[in-house]
Amino acid sequence: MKIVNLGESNSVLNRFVAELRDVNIQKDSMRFRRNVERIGEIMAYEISKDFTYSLKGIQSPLGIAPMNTPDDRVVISTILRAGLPYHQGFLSYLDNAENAFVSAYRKYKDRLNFDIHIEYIASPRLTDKTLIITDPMLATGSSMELAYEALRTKGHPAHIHVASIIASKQAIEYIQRKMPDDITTIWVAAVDDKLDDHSYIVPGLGDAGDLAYGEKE
Ligand SMILES: O=P(O)(O)OC[C@H]1O[C@H](OP(=O)(O)OP(=O)(O)O)[C@H](O)[C@@H]1O
Ligand SMILES: O=c1cc[nH]c(=O)[nH]1
Ligand SMILES: [Mg+2]
Repeated sequence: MKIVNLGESNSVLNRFVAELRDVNIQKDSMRFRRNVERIGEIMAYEISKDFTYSLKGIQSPLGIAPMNTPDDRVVISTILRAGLPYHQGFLSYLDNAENAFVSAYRKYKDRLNFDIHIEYIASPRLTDKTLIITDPMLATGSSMELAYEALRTKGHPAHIHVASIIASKQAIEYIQRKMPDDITTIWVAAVDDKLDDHSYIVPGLGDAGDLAYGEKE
């Protein structure tokens, strides 16, 4: 499985990720959402380099311009809630993509243990399409795996891009075991070493959904 860590090379992307993590900046929820969105825009651009292109003749007012443009039929899929601004960033660049939404939340059995519940899915047919599953955080990897299982009921994509901002090492290993090796690529902006007792990424950034949209009851 191909894994691309865009944070390994220096770019302004790293400043956006640093601002998401920074306790003195992340509480500005509008800036937090916009930084997630901007990272989505950058990742959409990077992932688009892996699409299939063909030469077309584009009629301009003065002649025909030969242009290589992408042929992939893209579906951008997002896991609620924290995925929403990320999704919007992808959609800014992949503006004619179809869209899918899956809900996933942690239902706690006690203070430390939880199951992930998927209760909502809205998706077009996925067969032979390029599926991008976006979620800013990959902690245990379970939400991504279960979202993928739910999306699989909508057909078999030709290629799957798992796009995340911060992933734990554990989650990357988990996704490598659980998702089809030959057609999946994982894209991240940072990989962190650890999870805490509550399965939050350390150092991570905290709770992405709460930082973007406020705390839940
Ligand atoms: O890899 P995992 O261990 O499954 O954790 C990652 C999930 O946690 C976050 O969502 P959360 O459940 O906090 O929901 P929210 O976006 O509504 O806050 C995040 O957006 C992922 O979906
Ligand atoms: O570190 C984590 C883990 C789950 N959800 C988050 O938003 N952050
Ligand atoms: Mg959350």
